[in-house]
Amino acid sequence: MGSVDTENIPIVDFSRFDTDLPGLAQEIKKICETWGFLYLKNHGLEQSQVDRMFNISETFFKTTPLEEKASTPWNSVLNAGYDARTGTEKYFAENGATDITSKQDAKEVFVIRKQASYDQPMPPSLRKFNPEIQQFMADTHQKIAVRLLACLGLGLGLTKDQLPQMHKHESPSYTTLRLIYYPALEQGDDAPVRLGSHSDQGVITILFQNQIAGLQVRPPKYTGKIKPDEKWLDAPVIPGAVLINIGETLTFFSGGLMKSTLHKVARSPKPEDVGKDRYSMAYFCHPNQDTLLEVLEGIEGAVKRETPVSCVTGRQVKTVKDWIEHRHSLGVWSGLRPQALFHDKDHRPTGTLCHQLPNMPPPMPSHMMRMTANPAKPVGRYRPGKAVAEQESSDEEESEEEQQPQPQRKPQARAAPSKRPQAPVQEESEDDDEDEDDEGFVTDPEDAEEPSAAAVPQPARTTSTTSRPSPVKQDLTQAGSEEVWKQDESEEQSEEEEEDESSSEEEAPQRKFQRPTFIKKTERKSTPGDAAYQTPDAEVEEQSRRLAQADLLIKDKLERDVLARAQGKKAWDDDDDVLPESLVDDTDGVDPEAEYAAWKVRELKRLKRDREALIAREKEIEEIERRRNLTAEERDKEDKQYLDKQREEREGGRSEAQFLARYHHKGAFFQGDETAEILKRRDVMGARFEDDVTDKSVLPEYMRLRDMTKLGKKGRTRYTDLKGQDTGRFGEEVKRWRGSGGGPSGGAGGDIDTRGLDERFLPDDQRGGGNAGPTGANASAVGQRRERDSYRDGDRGERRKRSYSRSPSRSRSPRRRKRESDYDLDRDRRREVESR
Ligand SMILES: O=C(O)CCC(=O)C(=O)O
Ligand SMILES: [Fe+2]
Repeated sequence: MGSVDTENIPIVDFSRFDTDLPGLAQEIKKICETWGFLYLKNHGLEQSQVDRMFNISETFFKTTPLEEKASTPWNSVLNAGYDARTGTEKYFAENGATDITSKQDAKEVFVIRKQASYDQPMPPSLRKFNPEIQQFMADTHQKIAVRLLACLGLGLGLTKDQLPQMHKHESPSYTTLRLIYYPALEQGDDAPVRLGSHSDQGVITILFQNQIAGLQVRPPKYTGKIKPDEKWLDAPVIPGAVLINIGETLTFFSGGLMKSTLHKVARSPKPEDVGKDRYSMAYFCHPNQDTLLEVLEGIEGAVKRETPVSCVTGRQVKTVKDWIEHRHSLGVWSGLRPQALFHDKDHRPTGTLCHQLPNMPPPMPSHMMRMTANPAKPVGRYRPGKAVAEQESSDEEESEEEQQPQPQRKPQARAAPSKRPQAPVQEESEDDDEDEDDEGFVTDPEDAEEPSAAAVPQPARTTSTTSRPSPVKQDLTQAGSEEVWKQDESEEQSEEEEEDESSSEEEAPQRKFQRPTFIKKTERKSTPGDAAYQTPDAEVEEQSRRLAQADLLIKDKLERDVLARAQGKKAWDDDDDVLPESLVDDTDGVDPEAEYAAWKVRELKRLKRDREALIAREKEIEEIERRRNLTAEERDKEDKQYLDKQREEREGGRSEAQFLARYHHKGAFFQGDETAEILKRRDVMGARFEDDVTDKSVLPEYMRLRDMTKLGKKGRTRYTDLKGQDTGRFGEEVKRWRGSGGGPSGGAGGDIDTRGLDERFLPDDQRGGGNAGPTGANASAVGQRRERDSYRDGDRGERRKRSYSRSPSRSRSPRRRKRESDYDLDRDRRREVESR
């Protein structure tokens, strides 16, 4: 083929795949080196399939209530779900992007993972279409992506199968289909951009657009930082064709040969499109997620580079998964934007991620490390009138600023210098530039400019677009979470700085900031000038000392727990206030992987909470808005209905509550049905012998015991119960002892010989030899009370009368004397009985 048209995005006939594969592969390679964009016609996918997907997308976005859509919110880790995004201006700001998105910037997306990666939750209104969506993804993959990858591989000098093997549809990956909906702009919203300038992250993107255009692509003639006068190309919607673009991952794989080009979504240039909704679908094809991120062997002209350490995760970017994690980790407002992998003078990513410079400031506090593109702002961010960590601009930059005076800039009031002595970052940057030449690595010092761009006062227009403190607004700052991230800056940095036009939005001068970076604890170093500076040896020592200390603390805690247990204390409950402060968890850095994972989980939870709060707030605002739009009568009517409903519910609820309170009290011993059933079946007592004998009369009398445990025991009683005993007729038994009849009767019984028998053993009616009356201890009759002599109470000097039943002198009492003689009688009788 001849040279590539640099004025229009080339259109490639994909039907040549079967007839002229080598020629097709070469053509596509050249286009991707030049444009990074191309149209594919005759791609093999039925237009009806594409139309059907647009129908599904439209139905979903337009008919699903916001609440339902928001029930499965997008998150940066899973990269799946719904998001409503605004605020995409300033993506890639350090690349010169000054895009101002719409005031409302209403834009909704739903990101769908392929099922092999993640069977994601979906609102029911979309879930029902998921089989079709999955099928569409599979077809797009097989018919377009795989064949295109084969071409790209061949073009690069690889085998036909190499790239397809790295992108298997059945393997987990970050591949997604993103449904995008750009509602027609409201009247008066004349912002030109709907989605800010960016490059995509994956290997290839296959873009489907409905009839409404809007995509703009940066033509190949522009390189370096975006300049204000650049004219980007409107990418027309070509019926039956799909638009392909190269992502950053392929730029890296190809050693910088394949270009991931900046693009954005603006308003459609056609007047007839005004007031119309726009829909697009982007199929972002990523490699199998465990694929190593490295420049592929055998590509001629590729610049081989090592993958860098991510400033976000603190780990080397080894796999494509690490890469996407890095790209998804931080947000545009954090000042910690993840960097694209690789780019060169022509703005093709060729560099590294942000690096861990030995003189980096301490890592950001953990709350600054977000898994989302919606993080909090950095602590050290510039605020007008507040001191910030400042970095001097390079001479070069300053001179450039002089050359290009910025009319909107206010006279510069320097921020107070940071207390912390700044590492010579500028020198670093410059060094890095040099390094890059040598080693092919670049630093991205201009990155440090980014926070300042965000920090400077914004012109009125920008302020108006960002002033509404809408929760949606925050969400929308994440817009590029998957693909809408800025590219890395590289060696052309100084050149770009010279041409930096972003000042049009700035009222204060650019300030250089040192990029805060997350560095693993184990890898942290301080500057030599720092009091905390330690040599590597000292650091190792310190580390092992801390580990030993941690071990000691754990051991100590365990020992004390054991001791406490032994003493019956619940020290192991960890709520024991005896724990000394020394037991505070001091094991940071012992297992960075686990800490990172835990942080991720915490972060996800936080995000979920925030998201829910935002959604709730949104709903509230909507409701307020809705109510505001009602007429007074409508409002009254609605209020009345509401109150009636409330009253009804209250009354219904009360009677039910009363009923329950009265009849459904479970009681202290209540057992649920299940427990009761188990209890019923339980053999509580175990079978006993007598339980088996229903008729005790069949047993020998000896065994007719109530308590069988007493059987054969000394303590057994011969009484089974008192039923058979006449407890009221004591003495009857005596008949049996003495025999009946015969001998002279000694008492009224007549037929019983009671002679010489202790009176107590006689029947009640025969006691006392015919003198019925008390015997034994109660035998002494209570005598007549008599008046006792009064005596004088010496203390009180008054006489008191008392009556006594007994004589003051017991021994002289005639009664007593009588009882003594009774006792003697009894004793005599007893002797008599015993001697028999
Ligand atoms: O909506 C479009 O046409 C383009 C979307 C896009 O570039 C992206 O989502 O990365
Ligand atoms: Fe894109």
